[in-house]
Amino acid sequence: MSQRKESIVMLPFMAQGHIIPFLALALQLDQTKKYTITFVNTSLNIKKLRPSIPTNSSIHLLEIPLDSSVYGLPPGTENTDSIPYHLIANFLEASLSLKPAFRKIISDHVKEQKGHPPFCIITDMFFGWCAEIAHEFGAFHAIFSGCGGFGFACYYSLWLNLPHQNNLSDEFTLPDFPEASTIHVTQLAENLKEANGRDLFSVCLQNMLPECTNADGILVNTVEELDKVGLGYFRRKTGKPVWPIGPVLLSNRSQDQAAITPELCKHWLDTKPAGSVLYISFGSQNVISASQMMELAMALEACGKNFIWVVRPPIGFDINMEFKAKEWLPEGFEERMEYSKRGLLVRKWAPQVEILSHKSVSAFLSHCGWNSVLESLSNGVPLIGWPLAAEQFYNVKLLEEHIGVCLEVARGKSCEVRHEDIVKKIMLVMDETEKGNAMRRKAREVRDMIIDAVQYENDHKGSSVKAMDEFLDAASLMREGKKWAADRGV
Ligand SMILES: O=c1ccn([C@@H]2O[C@H](COP(=O)(O)OP(=O)(O)O[C@H]3O[C@H](CO)[C@@H](O)[C@H](O)[C@H]3O)[C@@H](O)[C@H]2O)c(=O)[nH]1
Repeated sequence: MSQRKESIVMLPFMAQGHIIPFLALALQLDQTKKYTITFVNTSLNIKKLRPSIPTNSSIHLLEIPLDSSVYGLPPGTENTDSIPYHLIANFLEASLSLKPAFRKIISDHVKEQKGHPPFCIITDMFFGWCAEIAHEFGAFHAIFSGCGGFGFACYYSLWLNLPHQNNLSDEFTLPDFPEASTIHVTQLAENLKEANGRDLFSVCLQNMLPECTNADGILVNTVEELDKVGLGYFRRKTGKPVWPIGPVLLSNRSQDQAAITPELCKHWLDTKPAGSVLYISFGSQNVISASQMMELAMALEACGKNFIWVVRPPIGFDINMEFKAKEWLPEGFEERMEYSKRGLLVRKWAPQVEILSHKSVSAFLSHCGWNSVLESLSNGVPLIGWPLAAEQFYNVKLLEEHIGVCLEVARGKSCEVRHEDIVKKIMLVMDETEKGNAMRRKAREVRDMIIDAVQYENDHKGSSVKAMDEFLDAASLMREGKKWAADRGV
């Protein structure tokens, strides 16, 4: 008789940058064939996710109701990708209202399973409140951070301590994370710069983030060897096991959003020499200002490099509206790039993973959202960093100061950029300069490190494979009423 499969319930925050790594983790766990997975989210997100679920998988998509209109959000807001940045705090607040519905989902699940709690409940770092529900029903609860350890540690510490508040200088250190060294005020996202502890962002995050410590453990989408300092912060801070299981990436993604097929992109890239193309994208929800966009376009034209650029309307316009190249780019830019076959403008969404894995790509100008960073480094592609929000500034700090695979080109959504400076940095990274060569070498080393971390061959288990085993062991032990004891100084 076949054994009953254990069940895992997952709940990511409603943002592409969070849903994507959760889905990747769900698919990875599903491959083991040991679990049935219930992936919970709001109706529109579930609808978008459906095509990404293989027909033979055990992943079950389950809707959770959310009425965001009572939180000052446009009706039907279910993902950060459809709202302007200043409304994200309202959306965070709205997400707290998921609590009773999530409790009911777990309660129904336990009833359906004849009293058996889920083997594990994995929720977002913004949903630490789920620990209470998990424990009420006797389930193991883990947080899964789609951010890297270092970036998340800086973000966590900054929001909890607001150290820039009482600091007259433009530079400061983090009281509980001195290893991060100096942070400059320009490395604060707009909402953090303005935070005073009473604004909605501070209130939500100061309430939500510390609840991560109630979880039984934290899974981080990173690699131990790459991110020891940040992981160390959470080990010290929470006293809980912290498991770096990354990179957890989606290799094949539904293309419903893409304006161009992977085949067409590949075909375009095939016509370019190896290591000659710059890929430019600012992730799923961030955009730059109109003047920054104009300077970037001028730089791309002036530097003479091949490029693929994912374009979206600049700040102040609806992110989902049509892209008006004639208004937002230099006159005739798109036509010239098309005619010379030098640049490909992709509207809204490109098949990023496929692009980054192509041998023609030499560098990635990115906002350095953590998924983009992992996707780039998994392919040995160095980065040109332009952090825009959240923990992206500290991802760049880690990549540039600690690892040596990134060069920062600009900082934030309102900084003044000059196309001449952008050109210089693009050339420095893409040309055969000492800096460029060193960055490429380092990026290849990191790629090998990542390959090793996820390797399971003969007697060798990479660090991420071991961390995943330890996490699943910890959940099993809780099932048996025992506690997992870390043997590596957690
Ligand atoms: O045209 C595009 C644009 C994006 N992507 C994918 O979308 C994801 C974007 O993720 P990420 O690079 O992490 O950027 P954000 O969407 O901005 O991510 C949010 O979530 C991340 C992980 O928590 C954080 O690091 C970021 O700061 C936060 O903005 C990646 O998998 C990309 O491959 C595409 O496939 N095509």
